[in-house]
Amino acid sequence: MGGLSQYGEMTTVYLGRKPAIILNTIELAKTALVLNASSFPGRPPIPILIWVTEGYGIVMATFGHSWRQQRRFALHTLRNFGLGKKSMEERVTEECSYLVPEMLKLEGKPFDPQHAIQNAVSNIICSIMFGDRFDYDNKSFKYLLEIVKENIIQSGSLVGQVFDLLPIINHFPGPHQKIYQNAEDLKAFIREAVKMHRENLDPDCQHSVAQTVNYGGTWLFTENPLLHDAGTDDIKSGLLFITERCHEEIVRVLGYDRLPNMDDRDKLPYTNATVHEIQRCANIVPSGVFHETTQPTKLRGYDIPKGTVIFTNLTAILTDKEHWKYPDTFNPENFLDDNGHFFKPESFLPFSLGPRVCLGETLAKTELFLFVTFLLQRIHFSWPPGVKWPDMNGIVSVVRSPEPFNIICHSRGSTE
Ligand code: HEM
Repeated sequence: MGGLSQYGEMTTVYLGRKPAIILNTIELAKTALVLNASSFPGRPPIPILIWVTEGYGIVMATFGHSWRQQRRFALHTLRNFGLGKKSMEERVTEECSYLVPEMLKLEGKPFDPQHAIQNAVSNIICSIMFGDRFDYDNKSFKYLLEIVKENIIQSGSLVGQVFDLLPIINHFPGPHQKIYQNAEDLKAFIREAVKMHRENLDPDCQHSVAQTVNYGGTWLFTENPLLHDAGTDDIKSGLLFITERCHEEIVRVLGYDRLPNMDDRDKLPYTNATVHEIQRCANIVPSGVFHETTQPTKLRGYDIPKGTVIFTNLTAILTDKEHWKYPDTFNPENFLDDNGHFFKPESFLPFSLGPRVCLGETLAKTELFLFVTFLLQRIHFSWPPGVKWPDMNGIVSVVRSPEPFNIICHSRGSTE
């Protein structure tokens, strides 16, 4: 996808017989998604997603009244339950206090940290939705995280593409039935969790969206696997590119015992730059989430008909040679000025732009900064000796996730 930018700032590709337009630069993405916002906020219908979600959800919802209502409700509810505020930070901080000992359970031995990290990240969204977290050894939650991951990978794979061409196969056996069954299992789990909260409602407690469901009678969080999905694989993928280059700065500013908080970002410019560089290189939504034009429009003088599919080429934007000091290597200096102060280049666009900008941006930023800082403060990470470096291209589907890999953790303390 990144290579398409060699054809200019705007490229046309054919999806079957249908043309789709790729936006390869930040300038063009802004022109389309912000300056021309009313023409570009649609989503093309994706048959496999419509089948498994029954049309509910936000991410792939057609632009219109239902999407607007759901998005407004979700933002409002997340904000009231702490998105971007202290209580959200407290939830993340609390989860870090479980994650660090979990990572150190197998101290000195190689292990794959992906389950622990996925569980930790998912727990934040669960604590907002249900008021509860799940232990890392909870078997049914582990199963749930596995099927969420499987569905994200499968629906962007050949299985999803064949289904999109021939939706009639929903009546026949095949690998697509597993995607459907996984989605049903996830919905059943969420319904059951909400039912339990209805039964055990504590009217004094204001800290769970599930309880809002009781008071407000809305169905959004009970029936919305996509919102649930969005909070898990995305951030987990970003986290797994952690290095330990910031430990020294963190300990110099905070010591080993003071818990990091979001206000520390200004005092930890190198760590903050590293967290942003992790996100730039992880590039977990490489082609953005596709848009569709909702009316005939013009872009750079070209006529674009209603119903044209639009890709924001985030890979090209996040590695644009005109905008990045070190486009092709992992280097936190991309986010540091000559005086070592943090700055954010305009082309840092992992969450996209415009009316469909990522709804979880603030939550994601809070989790990324706090998880990374906590772990690097307390744990020394190393690769098992003699083991091949994993393929950093990862597994590419709608989102990009890391290949399975092992690391070794050692506790760091004031005795170092
Ligand atoms: C590092 C983490 C994340 C990244 C890089 C990311 C990135 C993105 C991107 C690129 C889009 C597409 C925007 C567009 O259509 O132009 C998106 C949409 C979305 N994201 Fe995220 N996201 C992350 C985390 C989250 C989290 C934690 C949540 C949930 C709380 C979330 C919820 C959503 C939703 C609901 C949409 C669809 C918005 C709409 O269509 O109106 N995301 N995200």
